[in-house]
Amino acid sequence: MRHAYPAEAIRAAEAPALAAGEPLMERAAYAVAAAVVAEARRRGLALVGARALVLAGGGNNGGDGLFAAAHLARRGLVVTAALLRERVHPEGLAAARRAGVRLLPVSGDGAQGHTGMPAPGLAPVLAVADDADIWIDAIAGIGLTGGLRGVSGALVAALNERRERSILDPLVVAIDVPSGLESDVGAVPGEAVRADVTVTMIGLKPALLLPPAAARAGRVELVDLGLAEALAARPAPVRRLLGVDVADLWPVPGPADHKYTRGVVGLLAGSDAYPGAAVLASSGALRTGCGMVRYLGPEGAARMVLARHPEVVTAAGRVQAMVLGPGIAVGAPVPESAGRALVDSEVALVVDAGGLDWLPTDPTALAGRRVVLTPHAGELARLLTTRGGDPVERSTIEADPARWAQRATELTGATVLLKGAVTVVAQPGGTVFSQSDGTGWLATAGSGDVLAGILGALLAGSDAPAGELAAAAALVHGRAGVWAARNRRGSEGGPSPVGDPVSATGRGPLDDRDPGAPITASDIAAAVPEVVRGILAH
Ligand SMILES: NC(=O)C1=CN([C@@H]2O[C@H](COP(=O)(O)OP(=O)(O)OC[C@H]3O[C@@H](n4cnc5c(N)ncnc54)[C@H](O)[C@@H]3O)[C@@H](O)[C@H]2O)[C@@H](O)CC1
Ligand SMILES: [K+]
Repeated sequence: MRHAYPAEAIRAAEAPALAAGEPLMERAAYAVAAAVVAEARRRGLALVGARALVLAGGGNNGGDGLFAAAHLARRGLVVTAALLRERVHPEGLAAARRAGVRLLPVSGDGAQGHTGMPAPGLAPVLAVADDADIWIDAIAGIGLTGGLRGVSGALVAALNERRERSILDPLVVAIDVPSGLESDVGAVPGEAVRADVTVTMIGLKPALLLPPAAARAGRVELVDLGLAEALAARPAPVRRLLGVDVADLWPVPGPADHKYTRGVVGLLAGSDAYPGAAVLASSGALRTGCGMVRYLGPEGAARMVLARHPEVVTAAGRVQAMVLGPGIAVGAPVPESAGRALVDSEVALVVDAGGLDWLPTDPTALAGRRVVLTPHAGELARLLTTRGGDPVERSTIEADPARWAQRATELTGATVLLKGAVTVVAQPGGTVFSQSDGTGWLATAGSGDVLAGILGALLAGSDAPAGELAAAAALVHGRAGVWAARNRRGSEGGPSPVGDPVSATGRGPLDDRDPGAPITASDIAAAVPEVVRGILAH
């Protein structure tokens, strides 16, 4: 599991070490320099003579940058440090000076925030940036509050603009967090550095896991500075499950199990207008491995489900989990079986699409139950607007998904899995999970219906907390998409294994060399068993 800690916890963990005189900044700076060297080598950049620009702010983050500048200058790089404050870390500055780093004070003249035009005082530093192979961002770390102001904001805006126009392609390494992000949250308050690599100290920060901020960080390297134990004693409000965590909570059947102990999933999914959702949710649940799927929707859709999956049962009966709403239109009346499941505290629920309107208005009605809502941003906007009173736009949610998912848990009393390129799961009063396991190929009709089925099967088969199972479902769904996109070979028979052991586990992102192939929602469901095998075999 990855854990992310707020700035306050990081400061509390480092305080005793700093008081004891441990050289934390030296360790941090050494780790940054080592990461820069390693990444430069990976890119085939000759180190001696390579030009690096360090952007140094006035706090300790700037101190890390200046000490790192000194290390790199001693390794033969040509290093310039842009000093963005009149006063920067004094020892760091002295070390940089001793090592022959060129010091470039940056005037704040005319740089009052982002005006769309580089401020006049920025011309010298931009000229150095244009020539540099490497930019090291040490403007601010966990000390930043609000968007980047003044000369720093104007400089980052100008640098981003140059990169966007693709005139430049420097290696960008951020120290601790890309400057401009507030380390405790996923929202991006203004201009922020876009890093290729972020070297983060002591522990991960929420901004490095949460969308949209996390996309600015590139690859994240954690350097614990010897404080991992001190930090582990503190609560981590944002987490990410890894494959091993999913293996730990996966319901693997034992010799004493039978189909009822493995879990029965009821499906109220699909309608005459959207019958395919019934098939896809069934596929998701069956491929995840449950004891039985009971399909309880309309007859036409039931025939399609049976044609694809003869193992599905259409008779009513006991279920441990119920999936309500995929493929059901907004405003559809509450079917009787859904009404019963909504008041039966023994039944876990997955509530999606049209089913979201069936929830009780009193958030305490679901207290103590395992209930997961699975909206996308548009559905969440609608739910928040109807429940919360004030209109909430989809774009507002996309600017801070974790915050709005948490708001939805307060309004409904349920766990909320908000689907997106990064999926966030918020639980009433609890940890937020942020899962980034998928690929853009997953954004295809019916993909969410498969996810609802996967989650239904997990809730039926395991007693683990709903939030963890929701995060596990997102991980498996994401990896199944990756696996399918990687192994699709153009046959109509579904994904076929190609014997590559890494591919078979669905691990790792697709990349520029192998961006994968288009997939359908059926492909995602079909890939789930391979992904589960890969996860359990580790
Ligand atoms: N205390 C230590 O010895 C250690 C500190 N570390 C580093 O120190 C950082 C924390 O240091 P600080 O607490 O000094 O804070 P930071 O250096 O993160 O940020 C403070 C600086 O940012 C400026 N700033 C704040 N808000 C701003 C805004 N909205 N616009 C423009 N500038 C703004 C401040 O004026 C100040 O110069 C960590 O992120 C980490 O990089 C690590 O080296 C570990 C050891
Ligand atoms: K930084």
